[in-house]
Amino acid sequence: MDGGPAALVEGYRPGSFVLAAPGVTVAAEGTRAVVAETDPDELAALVTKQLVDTGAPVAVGAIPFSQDARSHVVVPESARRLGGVHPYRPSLARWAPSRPDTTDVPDAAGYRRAVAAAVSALRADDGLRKVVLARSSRLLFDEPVRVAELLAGLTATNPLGYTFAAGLPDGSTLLGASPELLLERSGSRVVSNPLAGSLPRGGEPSADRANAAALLASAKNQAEHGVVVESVVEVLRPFCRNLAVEGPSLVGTPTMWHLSTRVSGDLVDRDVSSLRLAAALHPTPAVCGTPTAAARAAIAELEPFDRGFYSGAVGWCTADGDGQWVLAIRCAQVSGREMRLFAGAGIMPDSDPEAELAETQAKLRTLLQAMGL
Ligand SMILES: C=C(O[C@H]1C=CC=C(C(=O)O)[C@@H]1O)C(=O)O
Repeated sequence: MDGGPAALVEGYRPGSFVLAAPGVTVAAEGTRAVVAETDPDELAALVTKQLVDTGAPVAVGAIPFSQDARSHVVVPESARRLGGVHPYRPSLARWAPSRPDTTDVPDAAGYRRAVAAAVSALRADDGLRKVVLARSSRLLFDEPVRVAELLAGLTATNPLGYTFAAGLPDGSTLLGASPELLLERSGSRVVSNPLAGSLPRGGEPSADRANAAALLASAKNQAEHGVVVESVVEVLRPFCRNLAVEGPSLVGTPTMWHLSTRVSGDLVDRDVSSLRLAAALHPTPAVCGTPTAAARAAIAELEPFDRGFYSGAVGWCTADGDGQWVLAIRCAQVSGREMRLFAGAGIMPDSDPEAELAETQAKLRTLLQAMGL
């Protein structure tokens, strides 16, 4: 292992932070200050103040899904920013644990029921247009999870993804390989890359191509995608002097096909930080639904667990406001021998509970495959 970006991934220690994106890898250790806030504007303002006061180059951390839960954004003691990690050949052996005890919350039948209830609410025409319903899977291993090895495996198998690990306030680690860029700011340039509308990859090349074509042709998935793009454009427009919307096109992860649109523009005011923009966008309908308040209420009613930092955002921000924030999806929360995996799917009025269950199962495979399970 050299001292390059691969070393930042493979040298990960629980409690610290790393985000390895296609073009840049940021890692940070130690804690000078923590900003634990619920209000999005306060959060961004406090983080900028902390960065200016301490002279630290970057703040790193995570925003939870719930608007009532506090952020965990850390001004670290030390940080490094290097180029992209790919092409990446891990020098750590893959962690290949023996099969864990698994408990799904909700179980398959419970998830189908929740989707059916969401479909009824969406068809009732009381304003709800889309809701994202998630499920979680608790794995208990017979040894502590080897976080650095798992991270290396995730990075190797997701060359186009954003691999991350972030220490959380309770001592656990949130780690994953997100395909979705919430917001990146570099100078006055901002980019968001909403994904929504998905089908699992097919095993055989012909089945795989058929799934890709079916996704592009699917009115349900195009509508599900359109709702997200609409919301991202609406939030970014007041901040930008121009906005370009390119898509939808297809992107593939090792387990999923997604519809993808790139939204980019130039800021009117360069004092608006990447964290302020990310917090304004959060939660997009890719993780919550639309309208936001009604979707949050449906999630609270239909999901039998607390999302915590899953479906929030993970990223970093510099004192001058540049930074990168990705959706905390295709991820798990790890503590000792326990891992809680999460996956959600966008539910529309014409959703089929069985297909949404299969979609969440394919999304869970991002982590399961990295462990050889
Ligand atoms: C909520 C998740 O994915 C979102 C991101 C991309 C595609 C999605 C979909 O097609 O449903 C979801 O909106 C997740 O992976 O847990």
